[in-house]
Formats: sequence, C-alpha cells, structure tokens
Amino acid sequence: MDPLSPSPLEADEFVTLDDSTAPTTPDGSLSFSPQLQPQDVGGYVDGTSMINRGSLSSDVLVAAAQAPLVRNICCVGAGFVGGPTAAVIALHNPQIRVTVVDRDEKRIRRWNSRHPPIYEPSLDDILRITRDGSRECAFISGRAGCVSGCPSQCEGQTRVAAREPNLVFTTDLAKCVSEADIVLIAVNTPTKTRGNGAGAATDMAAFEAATALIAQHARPNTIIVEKSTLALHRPDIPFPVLSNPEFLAAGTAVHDLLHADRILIGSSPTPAGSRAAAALASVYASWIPASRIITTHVFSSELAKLVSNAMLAQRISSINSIAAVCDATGADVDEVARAIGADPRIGGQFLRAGIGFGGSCFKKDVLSLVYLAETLILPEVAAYWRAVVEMNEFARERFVARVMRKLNNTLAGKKVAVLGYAFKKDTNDTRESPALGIIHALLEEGPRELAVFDPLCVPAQMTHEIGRFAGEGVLQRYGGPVAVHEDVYAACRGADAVLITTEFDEFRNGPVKGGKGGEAASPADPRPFERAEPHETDLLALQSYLRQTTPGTEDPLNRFNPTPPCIEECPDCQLERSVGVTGESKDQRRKERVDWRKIYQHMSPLHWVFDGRGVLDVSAMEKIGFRVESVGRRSWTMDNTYSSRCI
Ligand SMILES: NC(=O)C1=CN([C@@H]2O[C@H](COP(=O)(O)OP(=O)(O)OC[C@H]3O[C@@H](n4cnc5c(N)ncnc54)[C@H](O)[C@@H]3O)[C@@H](O)[C@H]2O)C=CC1
Ligand SMILES: O=C(O)[C@H]1O[C@H](OP(=O)(O)OP(=O)(O)OC[C@H]2O[C@@H](n3ccc(=O)[nH]c3=O)[C@H](O)[C@@H]2O)[C@H](O)[C@@H](O)[C@@H]1O
Repeated sequence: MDPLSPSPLEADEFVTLDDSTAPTTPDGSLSFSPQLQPQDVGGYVDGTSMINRGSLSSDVLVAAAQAPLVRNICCVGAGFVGGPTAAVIALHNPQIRVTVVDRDEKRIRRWNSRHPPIYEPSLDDILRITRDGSRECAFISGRAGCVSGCPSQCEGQTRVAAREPNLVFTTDLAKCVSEADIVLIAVNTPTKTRGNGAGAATDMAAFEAATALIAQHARPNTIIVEKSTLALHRPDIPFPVLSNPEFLAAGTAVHDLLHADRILIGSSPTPAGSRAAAALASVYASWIPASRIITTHVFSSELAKLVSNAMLAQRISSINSIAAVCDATGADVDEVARAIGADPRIGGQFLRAGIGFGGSCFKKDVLSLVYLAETLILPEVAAYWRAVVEMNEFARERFVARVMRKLNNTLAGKKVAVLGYAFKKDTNDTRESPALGIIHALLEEGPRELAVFDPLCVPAQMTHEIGRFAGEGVLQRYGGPVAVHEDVYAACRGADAVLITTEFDEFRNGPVKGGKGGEAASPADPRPFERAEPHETDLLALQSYLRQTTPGTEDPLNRFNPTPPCIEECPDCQLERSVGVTGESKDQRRKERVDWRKIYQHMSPLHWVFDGRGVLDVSAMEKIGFRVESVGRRSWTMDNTYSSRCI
C-alpha cells in the first residue's frame, strides 16, 4: 500500500471542521432569542446579579449537602475535549462509571483500540487504567537508593489496589443518556459557514441535535452540562442546565485537566441550579482543590470562556503587531517580550511572536464575540475584536511575503520544505493550522516541489487534507508539487528554503524554555508521597520517572492490563505496518532533535531557513552556514551579516 494514501477508513476519520448545516444559530442577542427569556434565568437576564461570586460559594456549599449522588456520567462527543476530560474524570472517580458517546463509529472504534484518535501526552496511560482496568501492584515507598532508617517513610512497600474499568466508549446514546446522573455535552461548535451570521456566528447544529436527543432519553432531573463553548445560550430543555466551559489546550490537555487552575461552573440562581452545581463540583473535588472551583451565573460562565480565549488571542496579535515594528526598526521581539513580561501586571505568557495563532478555537471564539457584539448593536466592540483576527492574518501574510522577497519573488524551479503541519506543538490537531494557509499561498507561486513534514501528524492524513483544500492535482502522485514526508531529512533534501511553521521542540537547535508545554525537564523521583495511599496523579508521576530511569519499559509499575486486541483488518494496524511505524516507535523517534548540520549538507546552496515560530538560535544556525529569517528577530543580508532594517 502506498504509505501516503489514506486507508479507506482513515480518510473518513480525519479531524475536519464539520460543514455548517442549516442556519440554526440563535442571533446571540438576549432579546432576539426565545430561549433567552427572563424566566429561564430567574430574573437575572442582565447578568449583573450573579448568584455566586468567587470560588465555591456558600450557596453551593449549602446545596452540596442536598446534591444528588453522582454514580454515572455520560459525555456526548468523543473529541479533543470529550475524550481526555472523560478519561481524567474517570481516573479520579473510580466509583463513577463514565461513558463517552459519539455518533462517529470510527472514532469510537479507535478510542476502544490501541490507536486513540487523538494524541495527547500521558493520555494513553490514563486510558489504560480507566478503560482497561488495572492490576494490583506494589513499589518501594521511598526514593530509589535511599538508606535504611531514612525518616521520610522510605522503607517498606506501597501497594496499589486493582481497578475495575470505569470508562466506556460507545455509540449507544439512548442507553448511556438514560442511565446518566450527569450528561456532559462536548460536541463541536464551529463557526457557521453559511446562512445567517456565516463566518462569525457559532454553528449550533451539532449542539442542538445533541440536546434534542438528550431531552428525549434523559431521566427527569438529569443534570445537563455544556462543556462546548457557547455564547449566552440556553437550550430549551426541561432539565437543570449548567455551563462548565473547558480551558484545556491541545498538547497539554492531560496536564491542564489534572492541574486545572480553575473549574468554572455556571448555574441558574435557583435552589435546583445550586444543587446541580454542587453535584458537578463534587465530581471535580476528587482532585481539584475547592478554592479553584468558581461558580457564577450561567451567562457569566459562557462569556468568561469566550473572553478568556479572546484575551489570549489578543496578546498574540499584539505581540505580532510589535514583531512587524521590530522587523522595521532592528528591535528584537523576544527581548521586548521578555522586558514587558517581567512586569507582573503584564506577565510573560502568550507573547511568542510568529506566524500567528491557529487551532479550532481562538479564531472561532473571537468571531463569536464579534458576532455577539454586532447583534447587541455594539459595532465599536465588534470592530475592536475583529482586528485581533485581522492582525493574525497579517502575521501569516507578512511571513509568506518575506519568504517570497528573499527568494526573488518566484518559486519556479524551487523546492520549499515546510516543517510543521499541526497548529501547535505536541498535538496532531491540524484545524485552522497556520501551515495550511502558508502551503496554500506557496502553491500559488508554482514551486517545483513543496515538501511537508510533521513529527506527529500521519502523512496519509496530511496528504488527504492538502488534496482536499488545494485539489488532488497538487499532490505528487498526480504530478503536482506536494510531497508529504515521514522523514525530515528527505523533506529537506535539495530544498532551497526550509520554513518552520509549528513550534515543535524537535526543530529547535537550542535549549527549550520551561513551562507546562515546554520540553519536560527530566522528572524527579516523586517519592515518598505525602499520602499513604497515593493519588492517581502521584502514580502517573512515578511512572514517568521510572520510565526515564529504565528506558524501554512501557509499564514500569506492572499495572496495565493488555490493550484490547484489534480487529483482524484494523486499518490503523495496516497503516502502521505500511509505514513501518508503531505508536511507540513514533513516540520514541519524536523526542529526537533535528540534526541541522545534516540538513545543511543536503540542502541547495542558498540554505535559507525561515523560522515562523522563533524556535531557532539564529547565531548557532549562522555558524553552520544557514541564512535565517526569524519573525521580529534578525534577518539575513547578502553581505553575510544580519541586518537590523530588513523589511
Ligand atoms: N479543542 C479544544 O482544545 C477545545 C475545545 N473546546 C470546545 O469544546 C467543544 C468540543 O470541541 P472538540 O472536542 O475540539 O470537538 P471535536 O470535533 O474534536 O469533537 C466533537 C465530537 O462530537 C461528536 N458529535 C457531534 N454531534 C454529535 C451528536 N449529536 N451526538 C454524538 N456525538 C456528536 C462529533 O462526532 C465529534 O467526535 C467545542 O465547543 C469547542 O469549542 C473547548 C476547549 C478546548
Ligand atoms: O478553547 C480552546 O480550544 C482552548 O484554546 C486555547 O488552546 P489551544 O488553541 O489548544 O492552544 P494554545 O496553546 O492556546 O495555542 C493556540 C495557538 O496560538 C499560538 N501561540 C500561542 C502562544 C504564543 O505566545 N504565540 C502563539 O502564536 C500557538 O502556536 C497555537 O497556534 C487556550 O489556550 C485554551 O485555554 C482553550 O481551552
């Protein structure tokens, strides 16, 4: 089989933005929507009188005493949010049965196999425990090599009991919903592509379809929880409805769920609303400190989620606007970011300049805010937030223009390698990836070859997507210029220019700065644990440590049950065999840094590298002989020195 051709099942399974269907989105205006009338929110329609302010309020604590016991949770939507969220809830609540239901059979098949549809660090370990159950195990309580008589309980063994499976993936929505005490809705809410509000409003089609089915099958008093991102929406169903937006980020989903800085629960200001909020809070309280569980009015919660993403996107657009100023003046955007970030009122995060933000949410949520402002007749507010998206597009266009300028404004007869296809590092999520727009723009210039490489995305998936958005004729197998590579060196061989479009650590040539998304420092031995019975989070930390000290050991605690066997004709196994890569070997290889010297030797003589993500140490690259252009940083001139005024 051609390794680059999608297997029949795989091609259908690729993560794509669903096409918008009918114009079902409510206008977003409180006064326009029949679902947003005062009786729904107990007279708090103006949003000013929230029931609870700050963390877990006394109302909710009082309600907690009367909150229904949660034994069964159903999550509708087995995507980037539903899958990891359900897995972490199941991990920390072994007494709760968690079912994840999706209408996409292939996706469910993959969740039930050793080929989960999404890649997230540590997710596989959690699935192994919750979906497959685990064996009893034991380990030395103290640090390895600790001396006898150590005061820190280092002696002796800690035993961990076996666990029954409590996470189930299925397509049987009716059954799961009818058994649930809480139903989490985590279905996709993309931007509408046609009809009223196209290009800005949220497409509520999947959400409405899900709520209609839930209303049909749920028992009375089942608590409905919106995890999908919505804008001031109230489903018209006779159940207590909570808003519980998700703040996890792709690539760090498990970390974000395990160590959430806040859990936001919006409810209506009624005793039933508070009881429902308390029941949901009790699920999170298994691992999140009560001080981090914030309860608000349901609309405040939904708006807070939109605003959170809008503010983060705005920071990226702000620093990218400054990158353009740096390019024109000789200032260095990283130095500027470091200097301003040292002010605690500003802070240092989300100030990495480059080709702009991608992903399924930032653009969608900013546009949703724009649409909301427009429907509320606040054109100035709408224009303000729209500029964030426009600046993002400018960042990408500016990068392409710079590549073209340095390549004499033509790609005829030239080969360009694009490194990074996912929208950010450590994920195989490609939705709204800046790389896609860049590939599209480069194809317009008629290159001889456009080679694409990504350390995590499956080549067949990339090929399929590029063929879909640019037409199959662009693919090499149909005589076009696009070749997707499994190997970075093959991608760069003979290239006139290499572009870095995703901030994977694999592409770096210098140290990685810390942070949750950064390259993890070698994990320290977490023992001895504070608790005699370690938490699952403790066990995950111990497992990472032991894996590092005994490389090649997949299950150092000897806790895992075997993964479910694949069906004989498993398309994922076939694909792995055809490209000679297994999940594990790919993980292993991922950790390897690109050898830039090797790339240099086999590139064409100009050795251009365009760093769209600021991952390269330019001086080190220069020593090898590369000519590097880095957004908002330094720029190459023909007299072999770095120019300060390049633009
Ligand atoms: N992707 C992310 O990192 C984050 C996403 N969000 C929000 O969470 C929501 C879900 O996003 P993702 O998980 O990324 O979407 P996704 O597209 O990965 O997954 C959604 C899943 O819902 C399923 N689905 C749709 N309608 C259904 C129905 N009627 N019955 C059963 N299953 C149905 C789809 O088949 C799909 O598998 C969105 O509102 C998004 O804005 C929030 C925070 C982070
Ligand atoms: O609602 C959502 O979907 C999620 O959106 C973002 O998470 P995500 O899009 O997964 O990833 P981010 O780390 O926020 O990165 C988004 C994009 O911005 C880019 N970025 C990020 C940071 C930065 O400084 N500069 C920059 O260009 C990244 O490369 C990426 O393309 C938010 O960070 C999450 O809190 C939120 O839950």
